[in-house]
Amino acid sequence: MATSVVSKMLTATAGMATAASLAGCRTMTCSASRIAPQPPDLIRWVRREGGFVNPKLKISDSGAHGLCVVAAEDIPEGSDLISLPSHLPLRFKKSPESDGDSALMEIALRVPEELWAMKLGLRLLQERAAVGSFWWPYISNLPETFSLPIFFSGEDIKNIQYAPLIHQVNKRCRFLLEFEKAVKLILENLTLKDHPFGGQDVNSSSLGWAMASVSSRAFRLHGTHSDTPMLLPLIDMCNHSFHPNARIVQEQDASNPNMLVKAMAEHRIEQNALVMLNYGLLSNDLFLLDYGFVVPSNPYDLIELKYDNGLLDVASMAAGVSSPSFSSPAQWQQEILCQLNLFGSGADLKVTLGGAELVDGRLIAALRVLLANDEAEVQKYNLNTLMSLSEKAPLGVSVETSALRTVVALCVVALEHFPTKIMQDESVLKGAVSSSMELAVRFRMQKKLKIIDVMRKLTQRIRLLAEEKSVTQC
Ligand SMILES: C[S@@+](CC[C@H](N)C(=O)[O-])C[C@H]1O[C@@H](n2cnc3c(N)ncnc32)[C@H](O)[C@@H]1O
Repeated sequence: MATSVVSKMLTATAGMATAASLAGCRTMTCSASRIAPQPPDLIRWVRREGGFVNPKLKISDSGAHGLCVVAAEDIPEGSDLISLPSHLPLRFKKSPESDGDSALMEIALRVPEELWAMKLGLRLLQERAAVGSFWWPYISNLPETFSLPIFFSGEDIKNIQYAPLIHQVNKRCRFLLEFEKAVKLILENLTLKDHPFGGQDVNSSSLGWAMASVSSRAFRLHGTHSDTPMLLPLIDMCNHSFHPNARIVQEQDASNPNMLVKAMAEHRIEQNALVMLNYGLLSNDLFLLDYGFVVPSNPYDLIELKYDNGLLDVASMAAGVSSPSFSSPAQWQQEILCQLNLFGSGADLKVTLGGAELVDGRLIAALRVLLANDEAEVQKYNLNTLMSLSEKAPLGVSVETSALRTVVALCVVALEHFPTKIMQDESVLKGAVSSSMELAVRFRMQKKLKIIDVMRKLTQRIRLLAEEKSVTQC
Protein backbone atom coordinates (compact mmCIF):
# COMPACT_ATOMS: atom_id res chain seq x y z
CA MET A 1 0.00 0.00 0.00
CA ALA A 2 2.78 2.36 0.90
CA THR A 3 4.08 1.76 -2.60
CA SER A 4 1.19 3.32 -4.45
CA VAL A 5 0.81 6.28 -2.13
CA VAL A 6 4.46 7.13 -2.27
CA SER A 7 5.17 6.65 -5.94
CA LYS A 8 2.08 8.52 -7.15
CA MET A 9 3.44 11.64 -5.55
CA LEU A 10 6.70 11.61 -7.44
CA THR A 11 6.95 12.77 -10.98
CA ALA A 12 9.83 11.99 -13.24
CA THR A 13 10.53 15.63 -14.07
CA ALA A 14 12.21 18.17 -11.87
CA GLY A 15 9.34 20.62 -12.00
CA MET A 16 11.73 23.55 -11.71
CA ALA A 17 11.98 26.59 -13.93
CA THR A 18 12.52 25.03 -17.34
CA ALA A 19 10.29 22.03 -16.75
CA ALA A 20 7.33 23.91 -15.31
CA SER A 21 5.10 23.09 -18.25
CA LEU A 22 5.77 19.41 -17.72
CA ALA A 23 4.85 19.35 -14.03
CA GLY A 24 2.58 16.43 -13.26
CA CYS A 25 3.79 14.43 -16.22
CA ARG A 26 4.85 11.04 -14.90
CA THR A 27 5.02 9.13 -18.15
CA MET A 28 8.48 8.59 -19.52
CA THR A 29 8.99 10.53 -22.69
CA CYS A 30 11.69 9.64 -25.22
CA SER A 31 14.81 8.85 -23.24
CA ALA A 32 16.75 11.35 -25.35
CA SER A 33 14.55 14.35 -24.33
CA ARG A 34 16.64 16.97 -22.60
CA ILE A 35 15.85 19.69 -20.07
CA ALA A 36 16.24 22.45 -22.64
CA PRO A 37 14.50 21.86 -25.98
CA GLN A 38 17.65 22.90 -27.86
CA PRO A 39 20.55 22.67 -25.46
CA PRO A 40 23.96 24.16 -26.31
CA ASP A 41 26.54 21.98 -28.05
CA LEU A 42 28.20 20.05 -25.21
CA ILE A 43 31.29 19.09 -27.21
CA ARG A 44 31.94 22.73 -28.12
CA TRP A 45 31.48 23.79 -24.47
CA VAL A 46 33.99 21.20 -23.20
CA ARG A 47 36.57 22.35 -25.76
CA ARG A 48 35.93 26.03 -25.03
CA GLU A 49 36.55 25.37 -21.34
CA GLY A 50 39.97 23.85 -22.03
CA GLY A 51 38.94 20.21 -22.32
CA PHE A 52 39.81 17.85 -25.16
CA VAL A 53 37.31 15.97 -27.29
CA ASN A 54 38.67 13.60 -29.92
CA PRO A 55 37.59 15.05 -33.31
CA LYS A 56 36.41 11.58 -34.33
CA LEU A 57 33.67 11.59 -31.68
CA LYS A 58 30.09 12.71 -31.96
CA ILE A 59 26.93 12.48 -29.87
CA SER A 60 24.11 10.40 -31.34
CA ASP A 61 20.66 9.30 -30.34
CA SER A 62 20.78 5.55 -29.66
CA GLY A 63 16.99 5.27 -29.41
CA ALA A 64 15.92 3.28 -26.37
CA HIS A 65 19.22 3.87 -24.55
CA GLY A 66 19.15 7.64 -24.92
CA LEU A 67 22.02 9.74 -26.21
CA CYS A 68 25.44 8.18 -26.56
CA VAL A 69 28.98 8.94 -27.69
CA VAL A 70 29.84 7.40 -31.05
CA ALA A 71 33.02 7.10 -33.12
CA ALA A 72 32.47 8.91 -36.41
CA GLU A 73 35.68 7.22 -37.71
CA ASP A 74 37.93 4.39 -36.53
CA ILE A 75 39.79 5.33 -33.32
CA PRO A 76 43.04 3.48 -32.48
CA GLU A 77 43.52 1.72 -29.14
CA GLY A 78 45.04 3.95 -26.46
CA SER A 79 43.73 7.21 -27.96
CA ASP A 80 42.50 9.97 -25.72
CA LEU A 81 38.78 10.33 -26.18
CA ILE A 82 37.68 13.07 -23.79
CA SER A 83 39.74 14.99 -21.20
CA LEU A 84 38.21 17.25 -18.60
CA PRO A 85 40.23 19.85 -16.68
CA SER A 86 39.49 19.91 -12.97
CA HIS A 87 36.98 22.77 -13.09
CA LEU A 88 34.53 20.90 -15.34
CA PRO A 89 33.41 17.97 -13.14
CA LEU A 90 30.58 18.93 -10.78
CA ARG A 91 31.29 17.88 -7.19
CA PHE A 92 29.72 18.51 -3.83
CA LYS A 93 31.92 21.09 -2.14
CA LYS A 94 32.34 20.76 1.60
CA SER A 95 33.36 24.27 2.65
CA PRO A 96 30.73 27.02 2.44
CA GLU A 97 31.84 29.52 -0.19
CA SER A 98 28.79 31.51 -1.11
CA ASP A 99 25.80 32.73 0.84
CA GLY A 100 23.42 30.00 -0.30
CA ASP A 101 25.90 27.29 0.64
CA SER A 102 25.33 27.26 4.40
CA ALA A 103 21.66 26.30 3.93
CA LEU A 104 22.75 23.77 1.32
CA MET A 105 25.18 22.24 3.82
CA GLU A 106 22.45 22.10 6.46
CA ILE A 107 20.14 20.30 4.02
CA ALA A 108 22.92 17.96 2.93
CA LEU A 109 23.49 16.89 6.52
CA ARG A 110 20.03 15.30 6.45
CA VAL A 111 21.00 12.93 3.65
CA PRO A 112 22.01 9.46 4.83
CA GLU A 113 25.43 8.27 3.66
CA GLU A 114 23.97 5.52 1.46
CA LEU A 115 22.03 8.13 -0.56
CA TRP A 116 25.17 10.01 -1.58
CA ALA A 117 23.55 10.67 -4.95
CA MET A 118 21.06 12.98 -3.24
CA LYS A 119 23.86 15.02 -1.73
CA LEU A 120 25.50 15.73 -5.06
CA GLY A 121 21.97 16.09 -6.45
CA LEU A 122 21.50 19.12 -4.19
CA ARG A 123 24.48 20.80 -5.84
CA LEU A 124 23.04 19.93 -9.22
CA LEU A 125 19.67 21.47 -8.27
CA GLN A 126 21.48 24.54 -6.97
CA GLU A 127 23.27 24.99 -10.30
CA ARG A 128 20.11 24.21 -12.23
CA ALA A 129 18.33 27.04 -10.41
CA ALA A 130 21.21 29.53 -10.64
CA VAL A 131 20.84 32.18 -13.32
CA GLY A 132 23.85 32.04 -15.63
CA SER A 133 25.33 28.92 -14.00
CA PHE A 134 28.73 27.93 -15.34
CA TRP A 135 27.33 24.38 -15.73
CA TRP A 136 24.16 25.37 -17.61
CA PRO A 137 25.51 24.07 -20.97
CA TYR A 138 25.98 20.70 -19.20
CA ILE A 139 22.78 20.72 -17.15
CA SER A 140 20.60 21.72 -20.10
CA ASN A 141 21.82 18.55 -21.85
CA LEU A 142 20.65 16.29 -19.01
CA PRO A 143 17.62 14.06 -19.52
CA GLU A 144 14.29 15.59 -18.70
CA THR A 145 12.94 12.33 -17.29
CA PHE A 146 14.31 9.07 -15.94
CA SER A 147 13.13 5.48 -16.06
CA LEU A 148 14.11 4.74 -12.46
CA PRO A 149 11.52 2.82 -10.41
CA ILE A 150 11.05 5.70 -7.92
CA PHE A 151 8.99 7.21 -10.74
CA PHE A 152 6.98 4.05 -11.53
CA SER A 153 3.28 3.93 -10.71
CA GLY A 154 2.37 1.87 -7.63
CA GLU A 155 1.09 -0.86 -9.95
CA ASP A 156 4.38 -1.07 -11.84
CA ILE A 157 6.38 -1.18 -8.62
CA LYS A 158 4.25 -4.21 -7.69
CA ASN A 159 4.95 -5.62 -11.14
CA ILE A 160 8.61 -5.93 -10.17
CA GLN A 161 7.50 -8.93 -8.04
CA TYR A 162 10.82 -9.04 -6.18
CA ALA A 163 10.59 -7.99 -2.54
CA PRO A 164 14.20 -6.83 -1.95
CA LEU A 165 14.02 -4.33 -4.80
CA ILE A 166 10.47 -3.19 -3.97
CA HIS A 167 11.71 -2.55 -0.44
CA GLN A 168 14.55 -0.35 -1.73
CA VAL A 169 12.26 1.57 -4.07
CA ASN A 170 9.79 2.26 -1.26
CA LYS A 171 12.61 3.30 1.02
CA ARG A 172 13.85 5.84 -1.50
CA CYS A 173 10.33 7.14 -2.21
CA ARG A 174 9.64 7.54 1.48
CA PHE A 175 12.97 9.28 1.96
CA LEU A 176 12.18 11.75 -0.81
CA LEU A 177 8.77 12.59 0.64
CA GLU A 178 10.21 13.11 4.13
CA PHE A 179 13.19 14.98 2.76
CA GLU A 180 10.90 17.37 0.88
CA LYS A 181 9.33 18.37 4.22
CA ALA A 182 12.72 18.82 5.90
CA VAL A 183 14.03 20.91 3.00
CA LYS A 184 10.92 23.10 2.95
CA LEU A 185 11.30 23.76 6.69
CA ILE A 186 14.91 24.87 6.25
CA LEU A 187 14.11 27.05 3.23
CA GLU A 188 10.93 28.55 4.67
CA ASN A 189 12.30 31.75 6.18
CA LEU A 190 15.39 32.30 4.09
CA THR A 191 15.95 35.53 2.22
CA LEU A 192 16.52 35.21 -1.51
CA LYS A 193 20.22 35.95 -0.94
CA ASP A 194 20.60 32.94 1.33
CA HIS A 195 18.32 30.61 -0.63
CA PRO A 196 20.42 27.86 -2.26
CA PHE A 197 17.88 27.35 -5.05
CA GLY A 198 17.32 31.00 -6.02
CA GLY A 199 13.93 31.05 -4.28
CA GLN A 200 12.57 28.22 -6.43
CA ASP A 201 10.26 25.59 -5.01
CA VAL A 202 11.89 22.26 -4.25
CA ASN A 203 9.69 19.21 -3.93
CA SER A 204 9.99 15.42 -3.97
CA SER A 205 9.85 15.39 -7.76
CA SER A 206 12.66 17.89 -8.26
CA LEU A 207 14.68 16.13 -5.56
CA GLY A 208 13.96 12.80 -7.26
CA TRP A 209 15.07 14.20 -10.62
CA ALA A 210 18.33 15.40 -9.06
CA MET A 211 18.97 12.12 -7.26
CA ALA A 212 18.24 10.15 -10.45
CA SER A 213 20.48 12.43 -12.54
CA VAL A 214 23.36 11.76 -10.18
CA SER A 215 22.82 8.06 -9.48
CA SER A 216 22.58 7.33 -13.22
CA ARG A 217 25.53 9.49 -14.29
CA ALA A 218 28.05 10.15 -11.51
CA PHE A 219 31.36 8.32 -11.29
CA ARG A 220 33.15 7.65 -8.04
CA LEU A 221 36.79 8.39 -8.68
CA HIS A 222 39.68 7.45 -6.46
CA GLY A 223 42.91 9.27 -5.71
CA THR A 224 43.17 12.89 -4.62
CA HIS A 225 39.42 13.21 -4.24
CA SER A 226 39.21 9.78 -2.74
CA ASP A 227 36.06 8.04 -3.77
CA THR A 228 34.36 11.35 -4.48
CA PRO A 229 31.31 11.12 -6.70
CA MET A 230 31.48 13.56 -9.59
CA LEU A 231 29.42 14.41 -12.60
CA LEU A 232 31.70 14.26 -15.63
CA PRO A 233 30.25 16.30 -18.49
CA LEU A 234 30.28 14.51 -21.85
CA ILE A 235 32.05 11.43 -20.42
CA ASP A 236 28.67 10.70 -18.83
CA MET A 237 27.11 10.47 -22.29
CA CYS A 238 28.81 7.07 -22.68
CA ASN A 239 26.55 4.06 -22.17
CA HIS A 240 27.36 0.92 -20.21
CA SER A 241 28.79 -2.42 -21.28
CA PHE A 242 30.48 -5.25 -19.35
CA HIS A 243 32.78 -5.40 -22.40
CA PRO A 244 33.70 -1.73 -22.64
CA ASN A 245 35.93 -0.21 -25.29
CA ALA A 246 36.83 2.79 -23.12
CA ARG A 247 37.85 3.49 -19.55
CA ILE A 248 38.24 6.45 -17.26
CA VAL A 249 41.67 7.47 -15.99
CA GLN A 250 42.78 10.28 -13.72
CA GLU A 251 45.93 12.23 -14.36
CA GLN A 252 47.83 14.64 -12.21
CA ASP A 253 51.34 15.82 -13.00
CA ALA A 254 53.85 17.96 -11.13
CA SER A 255 53.52 20.90 -13.51
CA ASN A 256 49.74 20.88 -13.21
CA PRO A 257 48.38 20.06 -9.76
CA ASN A 258 44.87 20.04 -11.12
CA MET A 259 43.49 16.62 -11.80
CA LEU A 260 42.53 15.78 -15.33
CA VAL A 261 39.83 13.16 -15.83
CA LYS A 262 40.10 11.33 -19.11
CA ALA A 263 38.22 8.72 -21.07
CA MET A 264 40.61 6.61 -23.17
CA ALA A 265 40.07 4.01 -25.85
CA GLU A 266 40.85 0.65 -24.26
CA HIS A 267 40.56 -1.07 -27.64
CA ARG A 268 40.31 0.09 -31.21
CA ILE A 269 36.87 1.62 -31.68
CA GLU A 270 35.42 1.02 -35.09
CA GLN A 271 33.59 3.64 -37.08
CA ASN A 272 29.96 3.98 -35.90
CA ALA A 273 30.62 1.96 -32.73
CA LEU A 274 29.33 3.34 -29.45
CA VAL A 275 31.91 4.38 -26.88
CA MET A 276 31.09 2.19 -23.89
CA LEU A 277 32.23 2.36 -20.28
CA ASN A 278 31.77 -0.27 -17.60
CA TYR A 279 29.62 1.26 -14.84
CA GLY A 280 30.61 -1.56 -12.46
CA LEU A 281 30.01 -5.25 -11.82
CA LEU A 282 26.51 -4.55 -10.57
CA SER A 283 23.41 -6.63 -10.01
CA ASN A 284 20.24 -5.80 -11.93
CA ASP A 285 18.79 -4.44 -8.68
CA LEU A 286 21.38 -1.65 -8.75
CA PHE A 287 21.14 -1.14 -12.50
CA LEU A 288 17.39 -0.65 -12.24
CA LEU A 289 17.38 1.32 -9.00
CA ASP A 290 20.19 3.72 -9.92
CA TYR A 291 20.29 3.73 -13.74
CA GLY A 292 16.82 2.68 -14.85
CA PHE A 293 17.75 -0.27 -17.04
CA VAL A 294 18.14 -4.03 -16.79
CA VAL A 295 21.07 -6.00 -18.23
CA PRO A 296 19.93 -9.24 -19.87
CA SER A 297 21.86 -12.37 -18.72
CA ASN A 298 23.78 -10.21 -16.24
CA PRO A 299 26.55 -12.47 -14.80
CA TYR A 300 26.64 -10.30 -11.66
CA ASP A 301 22.93 -10.52 -10.93
CA LEU A 302 21.95 -12.04 -7.60
CA ILE A 303 18.91 -13.53 -5.92
CA GLU A 304 18.53 -12.40 -2.34
CA LEU A 305 17.12 -14.90 0.16
CA LYS A 306 16.62 -14.92 3.88
CA TYR A 307 18.45 -17.63 5.78
CA ASP A 308 15.55 -19.21 7.61
CA ASN A 309 15.69 -22.51 9.52
CA GLY A 310 12.06 -23.42 8.87
CA LEU A 311 12.43 -22.75 5.16
CA LEU A 312 15.59 -24.85 5.03
CA ASP A 313 13.81 -27.75 6.75
CA VAL A 314 11.01 -27.59 4.19
CA ALA A 315 13.45 -27.29 1.28
CA SER A 316 15.67 -30.15 2.38
CA MET A 317 12.69 -32.43 3.02
CA ALA A 318 11.33 -31.53 -0.43
CA ALA A 319 14.77 -32.44 -1.77
CA GLY A 320 14.51 -35.86 -0.12
CA VAL A 321 17.27 -35.21 2.41
CA SER A 322 16.76 -37.48 5.39
CA SER A 323 16.42 -36.05 8.91
CA PRO A 324 17.47 -32.47 8.34
CA SER A 325 18.05 -30.58 11.58
CA PHE A 326 18.18 -26.98 10.54
CA SER A 327 15.80 -25.87 13.29
CA SER A 328 17.67 -27.68 16.05
CA PRO A 329 21.41 -27.48 15.40
CA ALA A 330 23.79 -29.08 17.90
CA GLN A 331 25.95 -26.80 20.06
CA TRP A 332 29.05 -27.27 17.87
CA GLN A 333 26.98 -26.50 14.76
CA GLN A 334 25.58 -23.36 16.39
CA GLU A 335 29.12 -22.19 17.08
CA ILE A 336 30.05 -22.49 13.43
CA LEU A 337 26.81 -20.74 12.41
CA CYS A 338 27.80 -17.90 14.78
CA GLN A 339 31.16 -17.64 13.04
CA LEU A 340 29.28 -17.43 9.76
CA ASN A 341 27.13 -14.67 11.31
CA LEU A 342 23.99 -16.73 10.64
CA PHE A 343 23.11 -17.37 14.26
CA GLY A 344 22.70 -15.28 17.40
CA SER A 345 21.85 -11.66 17.98
CA GLY A 346 23.00 -9.36 15.23
CA ALA A 347 23.15 -12.20 12.71
CA ASP A 348 23.03 -11.13 9.06
CA LEU A 349 20.49 -13.46 7.49
CA LYS A 350 20.70 -12.10 3.95
CA VAL A 351 22.23 -14.69 1.63
CA THR A 352 22.48 -14.73 -2.14
CA LEU A 353 22.39 -17.05 -5.11
CA GLY A 354 23.99 -16.29 -8.48
CA GLY A 355 26.92 -14.03 -9.28
CA ALA A 356 30.47 -15.31 -9.35
CA GLU A 357 30.01 -17.42 -6.20
CA LEU A 358 26.85 -19.16 -7.50
CA VAL A 359 25.84 -19.99 -3.89
CA ASP A 360 26.62 -17.59 -1.05
CA GLY A 361 29.66 -18.98 0.76
CA ARG A 362 27.96 -18.60 4.13
CA LEU A 363 24.90 -20.53 2.94
CA ILE A 364 26.79 -23.48 1.48
CA ALA A 365 29.02 -23.66 4.56
CA ALA A 366 25.97 -23.65 6.86
CA LEU A 367 24.27 -26.39 4.86
CA ARG A 368 27.39 -28.54 4.79
CA VAL A 369 27.86 -28.17 8.53
CA LEU A 370 24.20 -28.78 9.39
CA LEU A 371 24.00 -31.85 7.18
CA ALA A 372 27.17 -33.38 8.63
CA ASN A 373 26.95 -35.57 11.70
CA ASP A 374 30.61 -35.88 12.42
CA GLU A 375 31.92 -32.91 14.41
CA ALA A 376 35.53 -34.12 14.28
CA GLU A 377 35.39 -34.37 10.49
CA VAL A 378 33.98 -30.82 10.17
CA GLN A 379 36.61 -29.38 12.54
CA LYS A 380 39.34 -30.53 10.14
CA TYR A 381 38.39 -27.72 7.76
CA ASN A 382 38.65 -23.98 8.12
CA LEU A 383 35.72 -21.70 7.34
CA ASN A 384 37.13 -20.61 3.98
CA THR A 385 37.18 -24.19 2.76
CA LEU A 386 33.67 -24.81 4.03
CA MET A 387 32.48 -21.64 2.30
CA SER A 388 34.01 -22.40 -1.06
CA LEU A 389 31.96 -24.07 -3.74
CA SER A 390 35.13 -24.68 -5.71
CA GLU A 391 36.27 -27.00 -2.92
CA LYS A 392 35.22 -30.45 -4.01
CA ALA A 393 32.83 -31.92 -1.43
CA PRO A 394 35.01 -31.23 1.65
CA LEU A 395 32.66 -33.21 3.91
CA GLY A 396 32.07 -36.04 1.50
CA VAL A 397 29.84 -36.71 -1.49
CA SER A 398 26.75 -37.57 0.51
CA VAL A 399 26.76 -34.30 2.55
CA GLU A 400 27.61 -32.29 -0.56
CA THR A 401 24.79 -33.82 -2.59
CA SER A 402 22.28 -33.16 0.18
CA ALA A 403 23.49 -29.57 0.56
CA LEU A 404 23.28 -28.87 -3.18
CA ARG A 405 19.87 -30.56 -3.45
CA THR A 406 18.64 -28.37 -0.62
CA VAL A 407 19.79 -25.26 -2.51
CA VAL A 408 18.03 -26.48 -5.66
CA ALA A 409 14.84 -26.93 -3.60
CA LEU A 410 15.31 -23.39 -2.22
CA CYS A 411 15.46 -22.20 -5.83
CA VAL A 412 12.15 -23.93 -6.54
CA VAL A 413 10.57 -22.21 -3.53
CA ALA A 414 12.00 -18.85 -4.67
CA LEU A 415 10.60 -19.37 -8.19
CA GLU A 416 7.18 -20.26 -6.82
CA HIS A 417 7.16 -16.99 -4.92
CA PHE A 418 6.77 -15.04 -8.17
CA PRO A 419 3.08 -14.62 -8.99
CA THR A 420 3.68 -15.09 -12.75
CA LYS A 421 5.56 -17.58 -14.90
CA ILE A 422 8.15 -16.61 -17.51
CA MET A 423 5.78 -17.53 -20.33
CA GLN A 424 3.18 -15.12 -18.94
CA ASP A 425 5.83 -12.40 -18.70
CA GLU A 426 6.79 -12.99 -22.30
CA SER A 427 3.23 -12.62 -23.44
CA VAL A 428 2.87 -9.38 -21.42
CA LEU A 429 5.88 -8.00 -23.28
CA LYS A 430 4.32 -8.89 -26.64
CA GLY A 431 1.42 -6.55 -25.88
CA ALA A 432 1.37 -2.75 -25.74
CA VAL A 433 2.88 -1.87 -22.37
CA SER A 434 4.26 1.30 -20.84
CA SER A 435 8.04 1.58 -20.63
CA SER A 436 7.95 1.29 -16.83
CA MET A 437 5.80 -1.86 -17.00
CA GLU A 438 8.19 -3.26 -19.59
CA LEU A 439 11.18 -2.59 -17.33
CA ALA A 440 9.45 -4.17 -14.34
CA VAL A 441 8.59 -7.30 -16.35
CA ARG A 442 12.06 -7.57 -17.87
CA PHE A 443 13.58 -7.25 -14.41
CA ARG A 444 11.48 -10.04 -12.88
CA MET A 445 12.05 -12.28 -15.91
CA GLN A 446 15.80 -11.90 -15.49
CA LYS A 447 15.49 -12.85 -11.81
CA LYS A 448 13.59 -16.01 -12.69
CA LEU A 449 16.05 -16.88 -15.45
CA LYS A 450 18.89 -16.40 -12.96
CA ILE A 451 17.25 -18.83 -10.53
CA ILE A 452 16.83 -21.37 -13.32
CA ASP A 453 20.46 -20.88 -14.30
CA VAL A 454 21.62 -21.52 -10.71
CA MET A 455 19.44 -24.66 -10.57
CA ARG A 456 20.88 -25.92 -13.85
CA LYS A 457 24.47 -25.41 -12.71
CA LEU A 458 23.86 -27.05 -9.33
CA THR A 459 22.08 -29.99 -10.93
CA GLN A 460 25.11 -30.49 -13.17
CA ARG A 461 27.33 -30.57 -10.07
CA ILE A 462 25.06 -33.10 -8.39
CA ARG A 463 25.24 -35.29 -11.49
CA LEU A 464 29.04 -35.05 -11.55
CA LEU A 465 29.20 -35.99 -7.89
CA ALA A 466 27.01 -39.04 -8.55
CA GLU A 467 29.26 -40.08 -11.44
CA GLU A 468 32.39 -39.67 -9.32
CA LYS A 469 30.80 -41.70 -6.54
CA SER A 470 29.90 -44.55 -8.88
CA VAL A 471 33.44 -44.54 -10.36
CA THR A 472 34.96 -44.70 -6.84
CA GLN A 473 32.63 -47.53 -5.89
CA CYS A 474 33.63 -49.50 -8.99
C1 LIG B 1 25.64 7.86 -17.88
S1 LIG B 1 24.14 7.96 -18.72
C2 LIG B 1 24.61 7.66 -20.39
C3 LIG B 1 24.01 8.67 -21.34
C4 LIG B 1 22.54 8.53 -21.54
N1 LIG B 1 22.26 7.48 -22.51
C5 LIG B 1 21.87 9.82 -21.94
O1 LIG B 1 20.95 9.77 -22.75
O2 LIG B 1 22.23 10.86 -21.41
C6 LIG B 1 23.39 6.48 -18.19
C7 LIG B 1 22.02 6.24 -18.76
O3 LIG B 1 22.10 5.77 -20.10
C8 LIG B 1 21.21 4.68 -20.34
N2 LIG B 1 22.04 3.48 -20.56
C9 LIG B 1 23.37 3.39 -20.47
N3 LIG B 1 23.81 2.17 -20.78
C10 LIG B 1 22.72 1.44 -21.05
C11 LIG B 1 22.51 0.07 -21.39
N4 LIG B 1 23.54 -0.78 -21.54
N5 LIG B 1 21.25 -0.35 -21.58
C12 LIG B 1 20.22 0.49 -21.43
N6 LIG B 1 20.33 1.80 -21.11
C13 LIG B 1 21.58 2.27 -20.91
C14 LIG B 1 20.37 4.57 -19.08
O4 LIG B 1 19.25 5.38 -19.25
C15 LIG B 1 21.27 5.15 -18.01
O5 LIG B 1 20.58 5.69 -16.92
